[in-house]
Amino acid sequence: MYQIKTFNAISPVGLATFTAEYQINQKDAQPDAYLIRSVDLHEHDFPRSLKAIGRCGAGYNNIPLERASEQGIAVFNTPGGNANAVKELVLAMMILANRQVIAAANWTNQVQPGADITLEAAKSQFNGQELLGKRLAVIGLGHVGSLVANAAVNLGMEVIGYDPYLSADAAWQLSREIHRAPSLAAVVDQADFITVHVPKNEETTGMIDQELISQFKPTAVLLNFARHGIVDNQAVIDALNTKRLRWYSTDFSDALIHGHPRVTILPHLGGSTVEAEANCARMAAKAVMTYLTTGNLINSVNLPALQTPFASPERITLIHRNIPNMLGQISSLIAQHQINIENLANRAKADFAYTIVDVSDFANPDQQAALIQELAQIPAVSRVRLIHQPRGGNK
Ligand SMILES: NC(=O)c1ccc[n+]([C@@H]2O[C@H](COP(=O)([O-])OP(=O)(O)OC[C@H]3O[C@@H](n4cnc5c(N)ncnc54)[C@H](O)[C@@H]3O)[C@@H](O)[C@H]2O)c1
Ligand SMILES: O=C(O)CC[C@@H](O)C(=O)O
Repeated sequence: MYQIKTFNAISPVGLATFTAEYQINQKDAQPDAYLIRSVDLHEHDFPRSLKAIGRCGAGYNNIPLERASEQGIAVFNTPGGNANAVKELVLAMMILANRQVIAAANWTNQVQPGADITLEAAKSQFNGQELLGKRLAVIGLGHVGSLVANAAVNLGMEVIGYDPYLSADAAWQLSREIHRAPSLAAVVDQADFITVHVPKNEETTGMIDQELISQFKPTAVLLNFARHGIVDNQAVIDALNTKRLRWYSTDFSDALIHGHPRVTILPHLGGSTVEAEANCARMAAKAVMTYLTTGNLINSVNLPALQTPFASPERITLIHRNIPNMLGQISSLIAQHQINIENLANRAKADFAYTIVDVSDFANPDQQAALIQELAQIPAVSRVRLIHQPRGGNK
């Protein structure tokens, strides 16, 4: 029985994905895996039993990836699982900003009951603009950015995108009508709306700063449904207060922007739909179950993608540093035990690597335990697992 520990409210549809071999609870001190949403794990001590973390969502800046790899924990996310939910909210926020919807509804609520609210003199203060023909800059054209960009093209907007790391798969998803900008300065130039959809990391923290905002049209609307800290909120407030920015819509609050009359703040709602939460929980549960039962890695963010069919009754998997002679050390220890390697697969991702060895001729459980212990003692190996071929065979 595998133990799965949850921290946040996880969609019941996703939890139902776990089969009878998995027990889900919030307290187990010896969990095999965590299933989480946005809980911050940077100050959290991982128990030695923990082998996997499934992040039900796209962003994983709440997880200390380097430390997880060092402790032999595979981390998974759910690429695209909530992208449509974010796209719909971003489109809604562009319309809300352009049509003064929130201000108008608030005004209607506070007039005398029965007053004629349709009088031109009163309602003209809420005159809006249309999206049709306006220019939208999309920074980051991955799962969310590409959906926002394509939907905006379909709404008749002129769309320009910036993504220096655009994957071939992501490029295939983009409408041909989307122009590609060579730089951040070029993408924001003359844009009526600027929306960011990049991961939060060292490079993107503060990427929308005072200098970039000074190049916006003063009538521009800025949207941040990616992460807090990608936009410099002090620069936003300065620009709003000096009429160099018209509106800021975001999913992330702080004391600087809280309560500003030209800022709309939502409580991190981008991925909060029934459908997105179910998609993400289902994807994370599947990735975790696959890893625990077969050792195959799908959608890992700290380890390489690696999937091989079971070639023998037993499989040894190792998470280790990406340094010379690891495979030599692993295979020579296996050979010393007179165990045959049926298949060996290895792949690296940055500083860490993952190795799958399918073996036959294991004499007995004592020999298995001895070999696993010796492999675990190789310096630079952070986790060794022995996995028996799942019932149902060669997966
Ligand atoms: N508000 C929410 O609830 C919510 C929901 C989903 C995602 N997000 C956030 O949005 C981010 C994007 O989500 P996604 O699913 O599209 O991720 P993704 O990984 O599919 O796409 C990110 C894109 O950003 C690009 N990129 C990276 N660095 C860049 C840079 N310096 N300049 C320009 N482009 C850059 C990448 O090449 C990639 O195409 C996530 O990392 C997460 O932080 C928030
Ligand atoms: O878990 C959530 O509700 C938000 C997830 C979202 O921020 C993401 O990065 O996918």
